[in-house]
Amino acid sequence: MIERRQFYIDGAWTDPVAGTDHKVIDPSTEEPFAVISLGGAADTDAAVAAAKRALPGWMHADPAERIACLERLLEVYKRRADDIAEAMSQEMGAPRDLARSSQSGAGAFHLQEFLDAARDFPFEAPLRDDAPGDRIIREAVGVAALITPWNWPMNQVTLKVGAAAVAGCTMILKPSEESPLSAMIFAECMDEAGFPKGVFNLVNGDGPGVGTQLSGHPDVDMVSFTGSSRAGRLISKNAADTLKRVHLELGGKGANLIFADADEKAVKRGVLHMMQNTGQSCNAPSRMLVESSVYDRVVDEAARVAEQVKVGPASEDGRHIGPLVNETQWQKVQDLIQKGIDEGARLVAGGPGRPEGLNRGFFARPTVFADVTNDMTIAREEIFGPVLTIMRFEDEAQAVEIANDTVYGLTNYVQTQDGARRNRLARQLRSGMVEMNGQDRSAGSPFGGMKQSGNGREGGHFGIEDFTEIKAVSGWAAE
Ligand SMILES: NC(=O)c1ccc[n+]([C@@H]2O[C@H](COP(=O)([O-])OP(=O)(O)OC[C@H]3O[C@@H](n4cnc5c(N)ncnc54)[C@H](O)[C@@H]3O)[C@@H](O)[C@H]2O)c1
Repeated sequence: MIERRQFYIDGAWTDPVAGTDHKVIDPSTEEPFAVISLGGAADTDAAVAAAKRALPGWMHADPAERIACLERLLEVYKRRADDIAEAMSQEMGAPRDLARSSQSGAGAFHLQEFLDAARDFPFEAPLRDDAPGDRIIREAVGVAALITPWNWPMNQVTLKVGAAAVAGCTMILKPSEESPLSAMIFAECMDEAGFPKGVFNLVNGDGPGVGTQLSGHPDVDMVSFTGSSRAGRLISKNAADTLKRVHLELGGKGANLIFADADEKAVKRGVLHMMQNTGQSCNAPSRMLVESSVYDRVVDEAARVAEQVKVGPASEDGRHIGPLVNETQWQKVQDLIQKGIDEGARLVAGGPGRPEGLNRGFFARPTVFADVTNDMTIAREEIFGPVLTIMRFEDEAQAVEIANDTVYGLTNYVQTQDGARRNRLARQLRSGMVEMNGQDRSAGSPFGGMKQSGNGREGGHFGIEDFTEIKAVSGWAAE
């Protein structure tokens, strides 16, 4: 059993003051494999106080100094990437290959993105060439609480820590209690990279404890949160008394519009994207909307592809999908699959229960429902499991109407060879991101949502900007 009860506060690993033990469970085996401590108010206060003390020095440091720390962090992170991948694989169930490639790779990718953006970030610039006395200063928001989920642990941690550090914020990271071990290795990387003490602090805890203490804390200037819309609402309410800035990255229910002229790989790509990370991605293309003339063919193909998706333990090499993160999530996915059946959707692949041969571990069957209508529960709720819903549309206008008829607005997807139609749809779909024909967004492209998917943007220049305040100055003297 791994024992890691300490927190990282003020540049040192520190025993909890008010901690309670929490077992971390391997979702592939259902066995506990580590014990951490969930902190209490005294631990939160100590971390916030350290961040507050470190703030003046860090926010007013030459940006080059902050960039140099981030460069060292990237070096150390790359060296420790395999340790981080192993930890993620065991704590949240990403199969080793996925953990080593996309999951831990995302961390290095984002840190590099911030380094690239930081080098020409306009920390100070004239308002206009003809107004040299007007200066715009982008300075750190202040002490930032960073609250992250378990589904892409390092992706989320680096998106927040990298941006906050470049902007000049000091911070308290509270990783998910489901995935604390990878975050603690990340804290070791921060330590080795030589950030000044107090700039980065880590306190483990749960939502009702450390999470709530941070969002209501008078000395925290900003909460940057990634997680469920449910917790996002609670955080916003709790933060209201201190009017701190609340930066939210929440859930999604992405539509993937498949037109009759979609490329031949579009359906397979859509199904596999949905199943990746066992469907536990906020930007999963979970509603496949299909043009009527190709509907039957697409349903057959989607079912065939889903049936070929292998499921197995995270500790095995290979391109299979792993378990769901925990029992609660497994039960929620089972309930929603049953609800899909009860509400009249047509099950064409998978279904309730565990895949054959896997009697232990939170494994679910890759599932596809056809003939779904947008009023069904499985079309409205974020399932966060390997469950694809397929719906039919008659024309472009109806496709847009169905896609936008959701409280979420994170990522939508479009598959068509018609460029003019793609551009029209990119304008009409109400989401923070629209990805078309399987083309990845490039480095530096902002990640974030609209509506109940949140209000923040992460990654590159836009991500740094979200951790800054804009200060307008007049009477600036020429230097
Ligand atoms: N938009 C994005 O960028 C993005 C990315 C990844 C995941 N997500 C979303 O995250 C969710 C899955 O993650 P999860 O189950 O860990 O979410 P969650 O909301 O249960 O927990 C996320 C984090 O918030 C903490 N938390 C929970 N309640 C809190 C409260 N009341 N106050 C303060 N902190 C609280 C948790 O301890 C954890 O650290 C999904 O809805 C998914 O769509 C969004």
